[in-house]
Amino acid sequence: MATMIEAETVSPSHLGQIKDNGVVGIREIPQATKPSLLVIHDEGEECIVKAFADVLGQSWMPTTSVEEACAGVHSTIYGLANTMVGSQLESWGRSRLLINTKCVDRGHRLDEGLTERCDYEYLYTKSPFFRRDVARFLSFILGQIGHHRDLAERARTTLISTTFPDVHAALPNLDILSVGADAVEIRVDLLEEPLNDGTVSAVPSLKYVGEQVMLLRQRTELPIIYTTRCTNENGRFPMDDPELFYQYLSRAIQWGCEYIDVELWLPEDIRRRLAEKKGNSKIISAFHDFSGSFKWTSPQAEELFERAAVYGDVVKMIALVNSMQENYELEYFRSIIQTKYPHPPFSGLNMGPMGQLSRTLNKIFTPITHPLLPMIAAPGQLSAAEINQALHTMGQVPRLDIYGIGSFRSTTQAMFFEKCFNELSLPHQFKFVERAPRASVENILKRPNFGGAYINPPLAAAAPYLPALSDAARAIGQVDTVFVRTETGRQTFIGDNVTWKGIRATLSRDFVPSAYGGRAALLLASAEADAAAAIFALKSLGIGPIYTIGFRPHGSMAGDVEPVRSVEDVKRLEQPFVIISALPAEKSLLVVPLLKHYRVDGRNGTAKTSGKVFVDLASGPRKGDPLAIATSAGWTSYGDADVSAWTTVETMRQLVGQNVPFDFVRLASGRSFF
Ligand SMILES: O=C1C[C@@](O)(C(=O)O)C[C@@H](O)[C@@H]1O
Repeated sequence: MATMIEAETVSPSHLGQIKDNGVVGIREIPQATKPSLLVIHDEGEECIVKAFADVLGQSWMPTTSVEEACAGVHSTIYGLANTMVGSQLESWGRSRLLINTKCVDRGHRLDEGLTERCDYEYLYTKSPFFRRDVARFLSFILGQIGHHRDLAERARTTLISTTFPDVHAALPNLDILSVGADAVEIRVDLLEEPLNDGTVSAVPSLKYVGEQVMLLRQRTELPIIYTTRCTNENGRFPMDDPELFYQYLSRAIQWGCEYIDVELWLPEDIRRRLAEKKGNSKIISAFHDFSGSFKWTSPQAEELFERAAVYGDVVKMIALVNSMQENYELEYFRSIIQTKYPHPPFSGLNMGPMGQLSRTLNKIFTPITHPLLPMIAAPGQLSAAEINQALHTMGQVPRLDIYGIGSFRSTTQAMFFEKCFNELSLPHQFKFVERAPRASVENILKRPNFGGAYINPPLAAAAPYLPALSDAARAIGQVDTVFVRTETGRQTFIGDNVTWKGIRATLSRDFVPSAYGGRAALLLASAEADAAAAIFALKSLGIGPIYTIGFRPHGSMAGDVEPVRSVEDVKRLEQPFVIISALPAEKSLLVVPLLKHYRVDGRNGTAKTSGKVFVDLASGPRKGDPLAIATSAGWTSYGDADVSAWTTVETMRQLVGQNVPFDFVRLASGRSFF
């Protein structure tokens, strides 16, 4: 079977994997095949089926019969109005993934029976419509993006526990709230659905919860943790009917929530049924003890872990404590558990002021709060800034100099890094260094507080002073980021390339990865070096032929591309699904004739094969605006500002291990950094 290559991020746990030649191994994942979907929609709402098909890069057809859809072409997306469903779903082969869709703009009515017979449910608004939310939902439920795998590789992860009674209140500040968070928790039990009599419901209805989850997901790229915390564990969900938990949690799976929090007190049968149904969602198996008498040293603690591990992809154990000693006991427990059970990851915390030390030492999904939240979700909770400060004081986060090494000074960029360091109370300093022609990078690496650098323009990957390279840096032949790992007291500099990740993230913002599978791409550049990261990004998406214009490929990727040499060649090309221009700004208008030739609605375009995505990597002043021209010719277009913002997100993760949301970067920068 064909495979897409997936370049791994190098993290501490990967150091052991660095091969003799200093290259980190690549993992291969199966090539995503075109999914087969049947989409149920409201009467007159075929547009959502079309949007799904477009995001998937597949064709679609309306139908009135489930049987017709099942007999139809596997990769055609079928749309069926909910008024036509009748009894058709009572016995059918389930040969397609069945998704119920609902527009909530003017209020909606629930058809519980229909939702339950579907695999997934997608709630949306048309004004505004969030195409990127469709892409995220589909990529996730189809298993084409893997937050959990990415998070499992990080040295530390956090979740922001939102405590709003109504998600609307969170939206204006969501970007700033989530700086430093790797996931966002929606406390469903704390939602307050207003009732007609002026009171709020004891348990918010599924209709209300669905809209709240939709709202949150529309505005954050972070994975969502969906929590129904019970009354015994500092929450508000009543415990008299465990089936209520099943109903709410299984619906969260259907809505495509990345994580569901399943409490360990729930009957085994419910936990098992949720595990069987979870699809790509992950289960956080959670246990809280508020008695104040829980003992980490007791045999019961390990038994609880073992029980939680049966269905948990993460085990979370939290106890209210009264003494410092209990933090030491927890750390002992943590080290035993981690040695004995490599899987699932363990998140262990102590609550209350005495437990705060454990909130700084825990490494998996540490819950954080933020001063802008209405209340803390649990006693003793700390913000990301407080945790970083404490870690610094304890010598766990030393003060480092993070460098921007380049041929021009960018004050915007320096300000952005400093802003993030301040927001997160990181002790680091950002330093910009002009790149001298000879050996300057090597000298910077030797400076005493060197903590990592991004380098623009990038270095040749062959630089002898970089003993280890990520597979991406080696394949692309360029290092744009150097990060430092310290293992058993020894420092290693690792040369990486993150630009390709910025390009890939841009390409997968409005389309699922499989939309690119087997399709043609056209890449323009004046030099091979300018195109290399884009080629790697396209290959990682399993793209078909990559046609190139403007340079002669010689390097390691020469075998992956097909140079176009003449106008005759252009005429013979397969219609490109994506065009990327890596031409310098002054030449960027050269792409315009191609954008027009392959325009979506022009004589070359048909609904099935038309070009879709245009990325212009040029930065700086230019004549004309290829992006505007592309957009008016029907292309989904992205500029350097988008790619740079995604690249900055990756750079921050790589250099300081912190997650900063894309929208925050875009907002803070306003323009390109790199
Ligand atoms: O389980 C947890 C941890 C928590 O209880 C805390 O102690 O920070 C906060 C809750 O929102 C979350 O679901």
